[in-house]
Amino acid sequence: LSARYGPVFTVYLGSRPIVILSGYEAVKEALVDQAEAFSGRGKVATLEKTFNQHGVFFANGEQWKYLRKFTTLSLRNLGMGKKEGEEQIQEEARYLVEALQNTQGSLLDPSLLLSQAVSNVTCILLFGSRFDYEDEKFRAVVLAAAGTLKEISTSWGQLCEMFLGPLYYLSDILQHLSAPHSRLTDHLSTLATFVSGQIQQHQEKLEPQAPVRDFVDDFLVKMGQEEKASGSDHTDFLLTAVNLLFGGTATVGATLKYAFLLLLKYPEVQDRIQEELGQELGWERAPSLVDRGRLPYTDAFLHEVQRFLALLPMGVPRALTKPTSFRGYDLPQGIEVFPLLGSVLHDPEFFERPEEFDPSRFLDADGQFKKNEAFLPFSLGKRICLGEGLARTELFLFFTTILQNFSLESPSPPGALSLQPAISGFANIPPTFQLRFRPH
Ligand code: HEM
Repeated sequence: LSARYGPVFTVYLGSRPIVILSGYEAVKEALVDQAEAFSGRGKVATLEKTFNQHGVFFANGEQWKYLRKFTTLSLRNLGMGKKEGEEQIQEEARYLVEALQNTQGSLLDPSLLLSQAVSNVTCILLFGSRFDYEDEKFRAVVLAAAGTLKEISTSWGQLCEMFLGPLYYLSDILQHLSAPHSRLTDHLSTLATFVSGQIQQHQEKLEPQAPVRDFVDDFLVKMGQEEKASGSDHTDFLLTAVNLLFGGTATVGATLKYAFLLLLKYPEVQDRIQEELGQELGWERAPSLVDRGRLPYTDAFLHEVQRFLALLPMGVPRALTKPTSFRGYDLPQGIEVFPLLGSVLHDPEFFERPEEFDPSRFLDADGQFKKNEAFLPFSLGKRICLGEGLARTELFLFFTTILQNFSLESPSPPGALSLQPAISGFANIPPTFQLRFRPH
């Protein structure tokens, strides 16, 4: 479409007019140069409609500003982006290694374990505790997060997004007949029930004078103090916590899984990463963030995984906060904007032969890591992913710790492995595959 209509064009998404931004230049110009105007959140209608009976799923305006500031500060105070946060991830990586050792080289689909490890990092921040991988309730929550991402990415989910109007509301009537709709409802209520339960348990044990242990404690204490001033209420916080749990589970889990698939597809890449890890770290000392600079190929590989996968190819929709003039268009307040992150991550002006998987595009002539400004899997501007730092730390530490402990083996030859997403819509969902984790 963008080849035909250029980097900015408007179309009807079912019944809604929307603006499409394609390629790095247009996305940057909107989200950075006109950051304030493009800082509203558009609808992820399937999520909103199914989950949130109270208002908006992602907040907007003053309410969003307050929640974003509160969340960022609270998570930072709890160790996100600091040494203690890093140590928590290292500890979780040890649990993951132990669980993989227990598989004794048998074939498995790694999706659940990887997402559980990633989710535990968020659970420690939100609820102050991790959960055992065997815990049935925790398994159900992690499967629900992955299931949500999957259901909103199916053709059915996309269709509902497009016809958020009469047709979509008709789905209320059809809901009992619609398996995908009830699956999505089930997943989201599993997430919300779990978070509500945690909030209730925290409420029962809350000691307002004691040091804050986690995000839920923090908001329960502040809620009493600031609720009236901010206009925020319990519902906002419930949604924020569910949002963080969902955002912090399915995304990093899917990216790690795809990284492993790429290693099976390209065994020579796995050899090179193992060699770099062996030389720079050895096999005993656990990796930490300061090692990233000494592991340029591994770093380049992880960037290329995120670029190649383009986990959220259409971005998460924005909405204009005021009437705006942009590249010759007079756009009304509230109109939705889709920054096509897939088109940025595959922009041929910034990535040569973008459809090829090639970690070396992130290396300079001396083999050192080379940045690329169009590497934007987390988007840009005021609404940039709140979990970017956490996600990148998790990807690096989980990935290197696993590779330090295991070689990955596929039961099928590399040629037989497909890299095509199983579902491609709101998210690119990696295909299912099996592998063995062989201890070194
Ligand atoms: C590979 C992992 C991840 C990717 C690719 C990703 C990507 C994104 C993208 C593209 C957005 C939309 C930004 C925009 O509107 O321009 C977003 C928003 C968001 N992400 Fe992430 N994300 C990841 C991991 C995480 C994690 C680990 C967390 C939290 C623990 C998180 C929390 C959020 C939140 C709260 C928002 C909404 C921000 C706002 O509206 O102010 N994400 N993410």
